[in-house]
Amino acid sequence: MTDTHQSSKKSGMAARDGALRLIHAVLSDKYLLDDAYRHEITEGQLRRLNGNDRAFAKRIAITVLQHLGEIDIVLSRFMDRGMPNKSGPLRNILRIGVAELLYLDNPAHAVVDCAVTHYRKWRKYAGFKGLTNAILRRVSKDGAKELASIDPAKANLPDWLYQSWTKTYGLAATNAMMEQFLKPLIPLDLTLKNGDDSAHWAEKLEAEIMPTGNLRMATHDRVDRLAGFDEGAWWVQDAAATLPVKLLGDVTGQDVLDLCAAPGGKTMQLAAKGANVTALDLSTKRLERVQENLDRVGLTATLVTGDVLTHETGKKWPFILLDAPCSATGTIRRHPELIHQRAAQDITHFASLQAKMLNRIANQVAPGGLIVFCTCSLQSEEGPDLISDFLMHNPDFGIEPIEPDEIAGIAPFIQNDGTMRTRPDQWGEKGGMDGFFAMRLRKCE
Ligand SMILES: C[S@@+](CC[C@H](N)C(=O)[O-])C[C@H]1O[C@@H](n2cnc3c(N)ncnc32)[C@H](O)[C@@H]1O
Repeated sequence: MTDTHQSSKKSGMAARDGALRLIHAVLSDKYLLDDAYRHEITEGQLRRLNGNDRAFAKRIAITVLQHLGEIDIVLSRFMDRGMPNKSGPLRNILRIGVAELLYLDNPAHAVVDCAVTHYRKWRKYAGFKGLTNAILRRVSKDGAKELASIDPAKANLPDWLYQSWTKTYGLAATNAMMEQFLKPLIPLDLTLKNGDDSAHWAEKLEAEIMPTGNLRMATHDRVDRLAGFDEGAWWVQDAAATLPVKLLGDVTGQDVLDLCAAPGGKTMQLAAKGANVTALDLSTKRLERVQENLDRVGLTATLVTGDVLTHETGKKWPFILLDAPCSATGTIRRHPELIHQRAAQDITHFASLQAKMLNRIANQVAPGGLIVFCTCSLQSEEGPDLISDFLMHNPDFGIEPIEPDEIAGIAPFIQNDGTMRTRPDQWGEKGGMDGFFAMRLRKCE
């Protein structure tokens, strides 16, 4: 064997080892994948690897998380006696093997070889080498046939989520959303600080100008290496996430209270429109991110650490934006781990918190003022289901319906009740978008 071959085998193994650690951190320790990855490249195994090998490790982890339900069904079909008890890393080693064989098309000999090599580190479980080898060889031979008989949406979603979405959006939309969740590449959306510059930056970044005015890059280099990053010409923000701020209308020179503001995407949008923004968040640490983001793009806002449920601002506001904490099921396309970390009870918890927040801020709005409420959730409990209760408790408010021609690109997302709903399968051929709910509530004069 040549030196190059040896070192590429070594780095391939280190990448797979990194993937194993990422998957464990997400599935067992409930870390977000991005946080686990950041930890791995600063302090963990991936620190010593080059960019390509790190990317390979992350790709394996993402593929396992996206296809976990399908992978586990395939494995169950080749493991007549099920997963052995007390088998340590076996399950995740096999999951990585199946992901590589069935979705990443990596050569079977390398996949099986690396899978059994894991046990050099996990000596206690070395007895599972033979089983690992046998199962993966069978998957490499017949796995694709098994996979063809599996319904991706049903397999990859927990039953409560599958039932919830098929009931709310129907079977076709649920399947179409899953199709987006399984895409290997997610486009990068950028919001320009100065919207008039879109043609210039679109050309420079080889990006597309979307109907909502933001830029979309189908593929991209590291974000901090892209043109315009250092000069603060734009920030990363999903196209759907840009719409709620626009619902406030013209806020130039107006006082806007931006609640639950970190990491600050919407704060930057408001400040760029010339509003006097007060941005409040529970987390001081997350507000530091808001400040860093504002500094980079050369914008300002007043930052306040506080709890929406108790904080007194001491004045009535003409404009309030509440981007409430939520289950974030609308962002699964970018965070596949959420499928495995969320439970039905979380929805009840977030919906009740959102209702409390909405009721609490109602008396902080000036007569004739506006609240825009939004969540990046696909669950109706965290969106339209909140309306009737709020209006019953706050009869001085009404929904101000969104009009199709008031904001570029918003027409397809307007619902019959005048609220906004985006879904991950919309703009599907261009890479989809986050699922967002937003509504505009006007207080009587
Ligand atoms: C969906 S994120 C907000 C995203 C942000 N608006 C943006 O556009 O970048 C939700 C935020 O709510 C904050 N949060 C959660 N509970 C809160 C509370 N009780 N009071 C204030 N902020 C809260 C979290 O710290 C988190 O930063």
